[in-house]
Amino acid sequence: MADKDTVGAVIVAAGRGERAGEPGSAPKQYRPIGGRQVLAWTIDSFKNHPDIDAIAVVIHADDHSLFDRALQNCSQPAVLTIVEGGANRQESVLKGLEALSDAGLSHVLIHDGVRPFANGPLIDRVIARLRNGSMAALPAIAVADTLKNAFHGDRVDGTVPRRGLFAAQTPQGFEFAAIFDAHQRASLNSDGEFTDDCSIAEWAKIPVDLVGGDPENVKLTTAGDIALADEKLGRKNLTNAIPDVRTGNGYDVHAHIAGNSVTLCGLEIANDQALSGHSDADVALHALTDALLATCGQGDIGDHFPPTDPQWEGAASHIFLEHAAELVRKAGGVISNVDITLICEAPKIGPHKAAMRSKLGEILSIPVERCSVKATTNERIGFIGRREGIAAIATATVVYGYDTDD
Ligand SMILES: Nc1ccn([C@@H]2O[C@H](COP(=O)(O)OP(=O)(O)OP(=O)(O)O)[C@@H](O)[C@H]2O)c(=O)n1
Ligand SMILES: C[C@](O)(CO)[C@H](O)COP(=O)(O)O
Repeated sequence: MADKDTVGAVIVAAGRGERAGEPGSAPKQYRPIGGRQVLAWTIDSFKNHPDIDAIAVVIHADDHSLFDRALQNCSQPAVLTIVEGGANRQESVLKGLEALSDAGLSHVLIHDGVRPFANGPLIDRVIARLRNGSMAALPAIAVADTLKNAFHGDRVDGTVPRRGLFAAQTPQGFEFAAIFDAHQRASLNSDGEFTDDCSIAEWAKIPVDLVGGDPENVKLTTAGDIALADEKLGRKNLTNAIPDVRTGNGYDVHAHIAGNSVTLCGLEIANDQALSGHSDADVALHALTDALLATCGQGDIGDHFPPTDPQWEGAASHIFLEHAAELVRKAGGVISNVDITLICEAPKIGPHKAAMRSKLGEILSIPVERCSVKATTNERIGFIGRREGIAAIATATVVYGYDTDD
């Protein structure tokens, strides 16, 4: 039995983002905008809303570690139900509704994980409409452009009268029992896929009422949309008139020992020697962790993860870098770029540079073009030249003065 007036949310984020696809990049809901993943912004909009009692996030089976990382960038811990999605949006929504079906909800909002700008007033309008008796509430914007048909390449076939046309947004709000039943029945109906939940409501003869959408509440569909969103968040959150740009540097060195691989920039690389030292001895990530900590006066890696503490023995060094990035974010910083120089006679770094840059982007949640990895030998001079160890120098530039939710 549904409790009177309890509202849940289903956030669907199980798509592959093919239209935004860039080689080697994460699906669009995990790409960084304004210093954290698209999905972290979206989840926060609902998590921070006082009227939302339960949230199910629908993710792709391959995305658990990307999701866990996005969750670390949400402003507060929250109880979320996580469920794996289906082959299309409609199937993913049904899985989200199933996951909330025992939560005793009277209403549910269904939202795209790739609409990170759904703000409190928009969510309020949808909930208010439901509380006023609507079975389904659709935020939408009247179409402003003149619309054309072109069914055969670039030749225009005609003009579509735009009177009465609206562009549908999410979150779309529903009586829980009504939309759950409609979705279950629609999943058995083989007449093609519905691209939004109000279409399913219409199909099930549930009356749908319009509420005002928000022009800012765009769906991120292409790589260009993601770049614009990143720029917009950057501008909006910068509170200081004079940019507070800080640079930090870091240096680390580890000695060689017998072995057959080294870990550098988070990648295990075959080599005729291994490295000894703190954690997995990833000199590159250690130097970069120090560089980031330096930008917010947070000491160095040893202050946060003492080498004497046995729990860090053999640990993967991305943990340290993620922690430093989180401290930067909490201090109101947005990482502008990072740069690492590896100094070693072997292994050859060139073939691994692209993968190393991608790995840094993934760990720090910043675009790959803001991550640089270079390498040099030591011309066979000194301890590095004699292949007694590998060193790394890192620089990080961070812009401070951004709003922080923490
Ligand atoms: N099988 C799917 C497909 C889509 N979605 C979600 O539905 C929302 C809107 O879909 P869309 O923008 O079309 O996302 P993608 O399907 O990822 O994009 P594309 O069609 O370009 O692959 C997104 O938050 C997406 O993650 C989902 O949960 N499960
Ligand atoms: C649900 C939706 O966001 C409403 O505008 C939209 O229909 C989903 O977009 P898709 O690209 O067709 O999946």
